[in-house]
Amino acid sequence: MPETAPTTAPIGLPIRPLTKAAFAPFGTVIEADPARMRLINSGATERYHALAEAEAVGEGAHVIINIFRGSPRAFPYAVTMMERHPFGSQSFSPIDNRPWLVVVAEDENGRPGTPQVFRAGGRQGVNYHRNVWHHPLMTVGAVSDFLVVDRSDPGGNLEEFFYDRPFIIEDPGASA
Ligand SMILES: NC(=O)N[C@@H](O)C(=O)O
Ligand code: NI
Repeated sequence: MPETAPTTAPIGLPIRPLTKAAFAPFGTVIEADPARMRLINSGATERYHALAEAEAVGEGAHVIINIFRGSPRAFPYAVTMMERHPFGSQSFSPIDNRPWLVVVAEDENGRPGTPQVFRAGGRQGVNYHRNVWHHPLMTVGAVSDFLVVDRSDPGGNLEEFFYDRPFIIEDPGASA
C-alpha cells in the first residue's frame, strides 16, 4: 500500500458563541455580568466589579492601557499562525459595539493545537491569561476600536508559532 502523503489541505473551523464556560481554559469574558454589579455613586452608576485581572510579570513590567484600531479581516480567512505573551495577560474590549472573533488554542507541548473560534458580541471582551495561544485581533465587518490592557515593553513578550497547514474561517456573516 503506497504511503499517502501527509495532507496539508486546509481545515475549516467551526465558530461557537463566546461564553464564560467555553472560554474558561483560555481566560475571562469581560461583560456586564449582573452577578458582578453593585450600585455606586448614589445609584447613578452600575459598577460591574473586578471582571478580570491584568497581569504583568518581570523586572520593571507594568500594566498599560491602549486602543487598537483593527481593520476588518477578509473572509474566508486562513489562520496560519498563533501567538502568546509569556509575561503578561492581554485583554480586548470592543468600543464600537460590533461583534468580532476570538481565536485561541490549547497548548500542546509548547505549540498551539487546533484553533478554536468564538463569536464575541459587541459588548463582550476577553482577557487572555498569560501565555495563552491566540490569534492577533480579528475585527469583523468594519474598522473597529478596542480598549486593550496588557504589559508594557511588548518587545520581550511575544512568542509566535506558524502552522504547517492553514485553518480556514468562513465568513461569519452579518450576524457575526
Ligand atoms: N502585537 C500586538 O500588540 N497585538 C497582538 O498581541 C494581538 O493579540 O493583537
Ligand atoms: Ni496578543
